[in-house]
Amino acid sequence: MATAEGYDRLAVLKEFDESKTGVRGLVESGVTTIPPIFRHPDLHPSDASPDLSIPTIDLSLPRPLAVDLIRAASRDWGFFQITNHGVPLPVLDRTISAVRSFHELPPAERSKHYSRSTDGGVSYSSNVDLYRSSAASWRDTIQVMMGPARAEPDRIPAVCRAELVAWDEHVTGVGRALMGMMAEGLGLGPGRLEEMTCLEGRTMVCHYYPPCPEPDLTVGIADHTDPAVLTVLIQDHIGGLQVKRKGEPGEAYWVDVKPLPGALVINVGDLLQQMISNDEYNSVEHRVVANSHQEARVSIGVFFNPGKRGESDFYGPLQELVSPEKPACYRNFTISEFMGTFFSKQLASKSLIDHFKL
Ligand SMILES: O=C(O)CCC(=O)C(=O)O
Ligand SMILES: [Fe+2]
Repeated sequence: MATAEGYDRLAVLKEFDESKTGVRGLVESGVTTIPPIFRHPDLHPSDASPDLSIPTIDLSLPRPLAVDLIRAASRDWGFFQITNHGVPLPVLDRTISAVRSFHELPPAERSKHYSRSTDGGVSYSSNVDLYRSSAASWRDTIQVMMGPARAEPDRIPAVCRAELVAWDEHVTGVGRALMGMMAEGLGLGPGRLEEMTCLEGRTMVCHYYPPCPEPDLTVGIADHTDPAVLTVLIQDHIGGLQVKRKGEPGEAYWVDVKPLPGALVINVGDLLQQMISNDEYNSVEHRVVANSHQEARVSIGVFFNPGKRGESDFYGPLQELVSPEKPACYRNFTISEFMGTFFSKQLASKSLIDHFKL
């Protein structure tokens, strides 16, 4: 059935999905233009402000100072990079290389893993919202659940298995340290978020952004906020991640997250803004521009979420942060309601936070 675009979009999406080799497969087949399903009709130029950077925070600073800087960055930017976090550079490099090796397996090997189903905790596909979004993005992803139920290690492709399992250990340590400092920044005890099980739910998204022949016509990942408490991300040296910065009322511009060897990128997710901080911290929109380099870009994000997800486990602004002067900005909700709302929308939708706003 032809649609307004003049072709049967659903059939083309299916054909692409059923190739089971992702965007990387298109590039391997030698495309010199992007297929129409990837065209973002109202894409604005991706010029970022070259003089601006998100804050970089040295975790070896005295703790009260680091906590102050983290609080300010979490309020003001929603994004920052951290250095001296204790994870050695070779560990980051090994993890990135392993993910690159997976995505660069020969098509016949890679396609054996291709599936949108998250049963078993591992899924490899292109565009989590392929069938929900109005335009696809130039990116493939292998996603691994690390908690509360962890994927069976056998299900993780052998080329990156050991590295991803090792990264989960390291990133959990980093997440614990950060959540401690972010809680302190809100005037809470350092264990408050961990007690709420916020370290237990961990989803690892291992992205691959192949070189794009027409990078001005599409994106690597559309603008979105993360449906998480906190995200910890490693990126290689290519760059392309941008954060939205509000200027004068009604104005906004993009700021590049410049790759810093050894640094980790941290951002506040929707759940930290809503269910915990009552708008003290900000979950900020970000995107990745389509890759205009010759080399593919790799990034690995870990979303931390509450592990306790029962139908009677309600989340909403913490009582300690609600007062007559600062009433709750959000209603309470369960994690299944929250995730159900997320998975019913396209990634670029900005209405997840609004859905729970009072
Ligand atoms: O690849 C990146 O740098 C960012 C990915 C991202 O924003 C996400 O997975 O939510
Ligand atoms: Fe994100």
